[in-house]
Amino acid sequence: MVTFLAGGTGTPKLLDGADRVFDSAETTVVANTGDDVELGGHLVCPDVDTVLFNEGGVLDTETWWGVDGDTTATHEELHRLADAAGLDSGPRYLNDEAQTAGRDIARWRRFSGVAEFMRIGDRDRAVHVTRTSLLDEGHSLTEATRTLAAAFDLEIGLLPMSDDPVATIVHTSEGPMHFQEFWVHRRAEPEVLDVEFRGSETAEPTPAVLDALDDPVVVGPSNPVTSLGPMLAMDAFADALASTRVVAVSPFVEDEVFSGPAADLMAGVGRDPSTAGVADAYPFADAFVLDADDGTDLDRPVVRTDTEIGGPDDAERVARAAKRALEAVD
Ligand SMILES: C[C@H](OP(=O)(O)OP(=O)(O)OC[C@H]1O[C@@H](n2cnc3c(=O)[nH]c(N)nc32)[C@H](O)[C@@H]1O)C(=O)O
Ligand SMILES: O=c1nc2n(C[C@H](O)[C@H](O)[C@H](O)CO)c3cc(O)ccc3cc-2c(=O)[nH]1
Ligand SMILES: [Mg+2]
Repeated sequence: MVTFLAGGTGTPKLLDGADRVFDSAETTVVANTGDDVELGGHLVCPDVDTVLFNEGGVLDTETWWGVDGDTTATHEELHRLADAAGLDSGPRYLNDEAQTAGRDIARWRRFSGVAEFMRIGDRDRAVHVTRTSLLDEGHSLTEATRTLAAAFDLEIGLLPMSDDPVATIVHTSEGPMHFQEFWVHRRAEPEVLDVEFRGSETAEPTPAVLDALDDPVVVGPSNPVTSLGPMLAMDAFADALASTRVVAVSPFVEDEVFSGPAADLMAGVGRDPSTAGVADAYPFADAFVLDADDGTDLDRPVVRTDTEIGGPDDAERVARAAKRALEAVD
């Protein structure tokens, strides 16, 4: 049995070849939900869905989000209506207490669907409608995810990190904003001052997640701040990691990222934007997989390989390195 912790890019890439190394039926993936937003009344779970679509064989692997070849008729019509009506586009928060009555979805991640600021494909939207409807019917996010996983014929187990809402808020020189506003709408341009996981003080990992964390854990290459941060902000999650076998694959080669805003976010929370900073952020990790070109000296066992993942063969190589690292700390 093995458990992978996932954001929306690095671990899904690794999973592409991990099935050649670890039995899919014995693999669980715990996905971050700090990126989640409610958009036009529908709950969008980007990291859960990237794993869902990738494992279901429908992911757009150019972007690493959304369904390959999806149409965007509804999204375009939402923008046409907003333009025709002279309504402002861009993120429109629904964070007034009065607008949050009803479904228990936290108010700081609620956005209007007027001229929605994230491009939602039509097939992708069907997943959000199904998920939100199941929540409305009284099911938990874990149950809704299980139902969707069955619909996409997933062989692995897929779990959201929590059934409770946690919202990643980036505090910037231009004020606080939800991670999706920072990343999608502002293209990570505002200077990062701090990152907060709103709701994490009361959120709990689910029993299914805590069970999964009893097994050896692979932290795939992930953004330590915005993908692992929401998980680690839940005390019970961090405690569980501290008492299980954990191997982490660095998303850096020394101080270079492969993609995305991890370096700026690390610096913004006062961490070194490098593999050394990742190791400091992961005191629970028993061993690391680093790139062959990464000379960082760590105080824990290291397995080195080429960690660039461009397809299933690369993913298999990195997964084998993670397995070797797990065996080294057995
Ligand atoms: C915006 C994006 O969020 P998300 O997609 O959720 O990010 P992840 O938590 O998945 O982490 C991105 C992280 O992964 C690193 N990465 C990407 N490709 C590779 C690879 O082929 N090998 C490897 N070792 N790491 C990889 C990348 O450097 C990023 O830091 C986000 O935060 O980027
Ligand atoms: O850069 C973008 N990323 C989009 N993403 C990706 C997302 O913003 C982030 O990359 C993840 O949250 C990081 O894990 C989407 C993800 C979804 O699940 C659904 C819709 C979107 C839409 C966008 C988008 O319009 N632009
Ligand atoms: Mg993410």
